Amino acid sequence: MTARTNASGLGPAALEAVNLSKRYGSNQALLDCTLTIPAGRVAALVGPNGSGKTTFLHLVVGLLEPTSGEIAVFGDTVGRDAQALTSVAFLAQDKPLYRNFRVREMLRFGRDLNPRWNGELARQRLDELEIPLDRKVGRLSGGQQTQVALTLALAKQPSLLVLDEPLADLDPLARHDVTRHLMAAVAETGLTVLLSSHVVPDLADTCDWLVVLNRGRLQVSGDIDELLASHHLLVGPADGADAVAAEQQVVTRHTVGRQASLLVRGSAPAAGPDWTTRPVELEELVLTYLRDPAATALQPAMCQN
Ligand SMILES: Nc1ncnc2c1ncn2[C@@H]1O[C@H](COP(=O)(O)OP(=O)(O)OP(=O)(O)O)[C@@H](O)[C@H]1O
Repeated sequence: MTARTNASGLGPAALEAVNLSKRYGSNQALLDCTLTIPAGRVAALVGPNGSGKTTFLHLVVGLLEPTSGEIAVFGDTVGRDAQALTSVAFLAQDKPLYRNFRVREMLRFGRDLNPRWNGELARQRLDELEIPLDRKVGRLSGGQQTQVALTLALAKQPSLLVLDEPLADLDPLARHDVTRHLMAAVAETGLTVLLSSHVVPDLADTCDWLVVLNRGRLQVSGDIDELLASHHLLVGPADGADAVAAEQQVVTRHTVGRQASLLVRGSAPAAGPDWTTRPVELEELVLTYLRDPAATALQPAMCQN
């Protein structure tokens, strides 16, 4: 695969998928996904249950082979170039911890399996988190277990960290702690993160890139600030909606009673005195796209729908 450079032009993108598809028997889990995630980003992968998120992540980390298409990590094609996965760490949905092992034993295990292992970093991180090394993993809280699993992943010193729903099953405080520590690690190391999550409100402060999958198709892939700046919600009388829609690039349109809401693309469009225009929040943007699987924020060349 010819690697696209990232925005700075200094190196290959962290992740590049081209026409990536995966079928399980007759079940098309992922179809023709083409996207690029620049290096140094914290990318959120969101989508409803069964939309193909885990399938996509497993393709990224080489646990699955694509039915067609390719995926490259820092320019190396997964499944073809041996070095493609040497700089990738993966935290699976069911955190890969042994409940009967003590935390110290998990660290030893990590050290023995990983040539780039940084034991000092792991111990320091667990010390800051006040997680005792002699405690059995099964005796830790859910949030602490996530922190241990995240510490093991970070100690591998990856360039790309892939996390499948790291925030699932955590209470709001634990979610906040996990994302805060993840952000600190990103700031310190500049690594690229790709994480799937259903907890969209938490992602606004954490992530700067958004990927939306819906029914196995890519709907959105882009810089979150740019996506928010280029979408607006127009609210006004339903009987004037056709005329407004004819002038705008409408993503989705909903009518409740006499009121119409149009999600449009473009910078602060003027729709007339009866209409209000307002920016959208990340969660609203995501939910609007998810409600309408045919809508897409992709450029025509990237859109395979
Ligand atoms: N091993 C498998 N065999 C057959 N079908 C599968 C397999 N794994 C996943 N699927 C199907 O592929 C589709 C995508 O599943 P996937 O787990 O990737 O979705 P997801 O977005 O991660 O879902 P969730 O949010 O519920 O974790 C679903 O229809 C699922 O039933």
